[in-house]
Amino acid sequence: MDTVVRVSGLTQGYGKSAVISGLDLDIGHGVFGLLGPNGAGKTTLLRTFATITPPLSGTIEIVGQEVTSERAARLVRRQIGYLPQDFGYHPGFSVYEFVRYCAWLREVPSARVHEAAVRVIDQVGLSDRMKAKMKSLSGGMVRRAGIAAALVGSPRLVLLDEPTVGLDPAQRLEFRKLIRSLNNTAVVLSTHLVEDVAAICREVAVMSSGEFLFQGSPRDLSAQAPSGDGVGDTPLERGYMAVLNRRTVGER
Ligand SMILES: Nc1ncnc2c1ncn2[C@@H]1O[C@H](COP(=O)(O)OP(=O)(O)OP(=O)(O)O)[C@@H](O)[C@H]1O
Repeated sequence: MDTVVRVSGLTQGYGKSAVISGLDLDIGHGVFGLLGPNGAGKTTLLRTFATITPPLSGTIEIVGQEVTSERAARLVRRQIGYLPQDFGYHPGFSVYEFVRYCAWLREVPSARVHEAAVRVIDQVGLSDRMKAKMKSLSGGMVRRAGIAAALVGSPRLVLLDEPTVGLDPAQRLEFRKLIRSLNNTAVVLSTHLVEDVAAICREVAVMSSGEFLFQGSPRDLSAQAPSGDGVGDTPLERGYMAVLNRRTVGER
């Protein structure tokens, strides 16, 4: 496997309280899904991968570079596209200016910026709104502009925190197609939507209270619900709920 993210003994949290303790994980090309209830630690982990919050302890390597300092973090950030759950933008920017600005932040070479911005705006279906102000867009369109900003310049690692929230069904299908089309890229996707995982993830982890309760293929997760019974409407939902419930029962 071509490892894009490697964490060893990662402990992360806020102040002195740890949310994630001693996590070891390798992520390669393809889509890695993070499923888990509210407060499981998905955003905390994505922010750590994005090199925004240095680990409390342990090591993190992105595209072969260990992130040991702010200088090292700045270098690897060129290879990272990050779409936070709530992302900020200047409301007066057009879609094009917003995506271009994000490309500039990521130090995409200036000769490539225009072409790269136009391409990703087209890929998220916003070509006809390229000159529209961000403040004039619907919620789903803002989210699509955010996805474009995360993908501009073809980063090796793409981190998407609940990217399909607010997208209509047709746009969700388009999103999946776009993510599937990325080559030589590791995508880490945090979501509550089990269908997105079933459709696009090569591997999935179920997180709860900062711990990985399961890691494997979507098919293996479906197999966690014995003989198709249990809570949930699809095999994957039943597998996911079985993993979470096992934990809850174990805690009693
Ligand atoms: N800035 C912060 N300061 C202190 N605690 C925080 C902070 N951000 C998150 N936490 C705590 O860390 C834990 C993990 O939160 P996190 O946002 O990573 O979960 P999540 O899985 O992304 O949840 P959601 O699905 O609701 O987005 C929670 O207990 C949360 O209360």
